Amino acid sequence: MHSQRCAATLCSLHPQICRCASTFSSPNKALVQLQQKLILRVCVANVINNVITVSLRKQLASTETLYDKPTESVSVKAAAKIQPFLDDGKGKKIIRTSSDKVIVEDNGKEQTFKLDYAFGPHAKSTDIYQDSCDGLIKRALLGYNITVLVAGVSGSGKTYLLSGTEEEPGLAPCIISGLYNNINEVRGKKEVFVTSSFLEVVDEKLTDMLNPHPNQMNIREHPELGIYIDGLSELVAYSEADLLRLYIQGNRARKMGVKDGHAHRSGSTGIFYINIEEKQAGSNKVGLRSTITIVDLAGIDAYSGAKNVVSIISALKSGGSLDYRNSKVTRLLQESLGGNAITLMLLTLLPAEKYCQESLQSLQFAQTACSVKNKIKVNVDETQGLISDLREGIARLRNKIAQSSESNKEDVLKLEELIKDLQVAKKLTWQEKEKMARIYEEERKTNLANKGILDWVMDSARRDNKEIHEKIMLLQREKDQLTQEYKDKRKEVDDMKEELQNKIADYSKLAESGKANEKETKKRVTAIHELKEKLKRDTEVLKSLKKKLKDIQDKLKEENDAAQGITVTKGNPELRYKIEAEERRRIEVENKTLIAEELERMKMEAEHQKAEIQAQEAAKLECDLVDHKAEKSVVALKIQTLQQEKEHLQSDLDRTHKRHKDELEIQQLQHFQTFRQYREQFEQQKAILDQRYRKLLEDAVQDAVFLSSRNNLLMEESENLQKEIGELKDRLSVSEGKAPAKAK
Ligand SMILES: Nc1ncnc2c1ncn2[C@@H]1O[C@H](COP(=O)(O)OP(=O)(O)OP(=O)(O)O)[C@@H](O)[C@H]1O
Repeated sequence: MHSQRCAATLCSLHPQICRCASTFSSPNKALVQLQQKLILRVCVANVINNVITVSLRKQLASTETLYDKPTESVSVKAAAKIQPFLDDGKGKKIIRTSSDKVIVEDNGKEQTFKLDYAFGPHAKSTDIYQDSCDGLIKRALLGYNITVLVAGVSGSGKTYLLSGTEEEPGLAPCIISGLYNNINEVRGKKEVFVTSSFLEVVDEKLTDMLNPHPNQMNIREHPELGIYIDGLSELVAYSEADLLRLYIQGNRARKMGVKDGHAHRSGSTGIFYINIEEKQAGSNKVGLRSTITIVDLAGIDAYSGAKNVVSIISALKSGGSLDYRNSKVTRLLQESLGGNAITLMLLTLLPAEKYCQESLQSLQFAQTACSVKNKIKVNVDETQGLISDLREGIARLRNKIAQSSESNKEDVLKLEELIKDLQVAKKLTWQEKEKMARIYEEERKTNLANKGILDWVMDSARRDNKEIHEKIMLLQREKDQLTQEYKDKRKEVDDMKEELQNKIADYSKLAESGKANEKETKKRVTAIHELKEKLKRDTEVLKSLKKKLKDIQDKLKEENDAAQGITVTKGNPELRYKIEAEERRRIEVENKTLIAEELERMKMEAEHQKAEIQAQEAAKLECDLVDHKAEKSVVALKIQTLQQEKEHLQSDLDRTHKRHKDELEIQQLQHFQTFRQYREQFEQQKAILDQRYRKLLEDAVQDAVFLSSRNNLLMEESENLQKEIGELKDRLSVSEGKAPAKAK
């Protein structure tokens, strides 16, 4: 049916071929084969090489009359992984799981979401893989496309869930390992060929994470093969270790932000493709092909592309209009959402209360996704069969031409076309893909080295100071980014200065010509002022960028010093010597680069400052001139008004001054009189007091004299009394019969 549809489409373009094909009355194998060849020829003749390859695959896949399996409708599966709760004291844990349910406690009310799987905070990647992915990976080897789409808000741990850590690898390494376990089971019976690509989408731009080339990549679509990316490198993985290495390296490149020097951001979607082709061992005919697509979706809160994914899912549920072309991400996920893929959506959830609303929205999104139906089918790969047919056809034609005595132009042309077809078809062979992959491998080294991240991505840098090395790389990226921003801004400022000078020069000319009217003058002066203000602001931005750049250079230097410190203290003497020598060489190269950079920077700085001074002086003078001319009349009028005001104020001031002076004199007179009165009163009081004092003194002297004589009298009296007491005691002793001497 597919082949008939394709043939019909092509017939409208190529009636000759159509006529030819229609001579066969019933669809038998011969017809199918002929149609294959005719269709292939049309493709080769009509589309550019790259597209031909894919178109050809489509045509090949479309001839499924003999091998086709019916399409099957399957629902998208949804799972949730609750992240570990980090108790920051700001809120409690509100999400828990119960078998395949996620329960959210929202303001004391519980809301339950039933999904296909629910994993708690302690679930290991291996368990998640076993429960939700292993079955899917098995089906990938049966020719079904599989998508594992990790979604959630920014920072909810999507990348962590997929990548994990060195000690505990994430879900993607588990998928890779699971895939190879399954491949190993069929080894001997089947031959399997695995290739891989890694794509990043940021701000609607695509970047090849395995081979960050600068060439444009385009998303294309074929009615049979679906969506493919023209220009994306496909590298061959010969083993589990190879595939894992490609995943890790792509992730490293993504972390480093190969696109534009920005380190990994929330708006980034990473897509890791694993393409599998397999055939019966020894068979050169039909095989199966499938793709496992692992998506680390941008935060569904942060990025319009991811928001568009939400809209597509809602539209798929409600039957609304589907516009996958709204964004690159939705376009790339077209097969996974509503197309030919078995899809598992894995939601990452932060269990803390503060993310309650985001969690509820994400869970509603996942439940909506569960109702999306995909139409899956076994994907057949017939490249080898077609190549044999083409070879047979070529051999037959060659024989015919060789045996024929006259030259048959038509046969020669046919032969040429078949040879071209064969060349195109061969590009789809494993050998040809391996050849291309070797070219990509070489290219990628150059491209990664050009980005300055070859050692880091390939992990060929020394491992002893890996952490510092990673920091240095990130700082270097940031520095490059800032340098670019600084250069761009400086160019903007320079252009602005030039524009300002031109504007001033134009205005001066106009003013000198005397043709400028008031309206025109005002308009131009306003424009000049606005530009001047903008220039001022941008110059400030430029300064702050310069400061940031300086800070980052300092940090970089610190980290470089730290890295050197670590290097020289570790290892045995011989190794240390080697490391030191290597380090010295590296430092020499770096120093050379630094000096060159610094020289260039200083040169640019000097030129910039020179231009700035010149521009400032010229601009200042000319602006002043414009200002003066434009404001002259206003200022003259203002001066006149001010003069009048000054005169009024002066006379007011004189009057006020005179009044104050008079008032002051009166007040002084009044104060003087008051003072005289006080003084007279004081004199009187003083005389009274003197008199009273003298009288008191006289009384005191008299009292003293009297008391003194009185004292003398009392003393005499006391002596007499003592004598009398003595005599009385003597007499008392005598009368008691005691000797007066004894009594004494
Ligand atoms: N289960 C976990 N255990 C420990 N740390 C984790 C876990 N999940 C995430 N993290 C850490 O949380 C941070 C954010 O994780 P990650 O970058 O994976 O989030 P993301 O959802 O991919 O973010 P973005 O939307 O910005 O890409 C990282 O520092 C990561 O190491």
